[in-house]
Amino acid sequence: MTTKFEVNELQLHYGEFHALKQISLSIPERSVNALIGPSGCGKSTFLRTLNRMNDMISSVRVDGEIKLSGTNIYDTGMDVEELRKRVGMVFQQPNPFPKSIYENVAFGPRLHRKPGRKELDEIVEKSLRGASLWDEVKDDLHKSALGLSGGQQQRLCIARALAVNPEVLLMDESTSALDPISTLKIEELIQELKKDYTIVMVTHNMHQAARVSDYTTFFLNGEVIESSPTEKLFSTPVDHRTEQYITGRFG
Ligand SMILES: Nc1ncnc2c1ncn2[C@@H]1O[C@H](COP(=O)(O)OP(=O)(O)OP(=O)(O)O)[C@@H](O)[C@H]1O
Repeated sequence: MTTKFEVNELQLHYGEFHALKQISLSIPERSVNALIGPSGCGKSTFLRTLNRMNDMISSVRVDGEIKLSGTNIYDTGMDVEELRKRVGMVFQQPNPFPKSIYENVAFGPRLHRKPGRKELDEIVEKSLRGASLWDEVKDDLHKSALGLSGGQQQRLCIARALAVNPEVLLMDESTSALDPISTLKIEELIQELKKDYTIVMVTHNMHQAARVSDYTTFFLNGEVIESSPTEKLFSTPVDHRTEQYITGRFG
């Protein structure tokens, strides 16, 4: 089993507020990793440290290290734009650009390496297929993305992330704004995607974590309380706080 991310003694402060405390965690390649815990415990903050999205917040200070395939992404020489290409992100609300379906997917590859038309067509098709959306939109590629349903828009956002050939996909409650059928489609898609990508997802839904993830990490007050194979964490948690949380006694 190859490690994708190795997190060592990570700390994050928002000004004086200590949001992540001494996080050490290993995330295996080509696996689905769920981050669970009550509201405000630091799940999204942690997720955003994995592609340095928190850099955009001026009060943030990060200490410790996060190695991506062996390289510390917080080293001063790190090319953050390249990092965000390798570690893509899908948000809670589908956020396609107000452009055509084709243009949404073509946007990243055009920005990064300006492929020719034929290659771009191939990238768009491959990415839409990768996001299980091709069959539904192949005849409407030049129609507005905003005409798609919420679930289709979210799969389009996944296709847009895949188009720049990432290694990791970060998903921040990416199904919480969707209906149950669209959610199920994305959960099935995640099972396909993990054959090629490492997935780290924040979810409020413990059933979803249990259904789709290989590993689950439980956060509480900015700390990792427990991180284990999902089946183990839900059947025989080691820490009593994990047990209390997964049995619904708080949060
Ligand atoms: N930009 C910010 N500036 C200051 N504090 C912040 C900022 N973003 C988050 N926080 C604080 O950091 C803590 C962790 O927030 P975070 O959003 O990571 O938690 P979460 O577990 O993802 O919560 P939720 O499940 O509600 O989304 C919270 O106390 C939050 O108020």
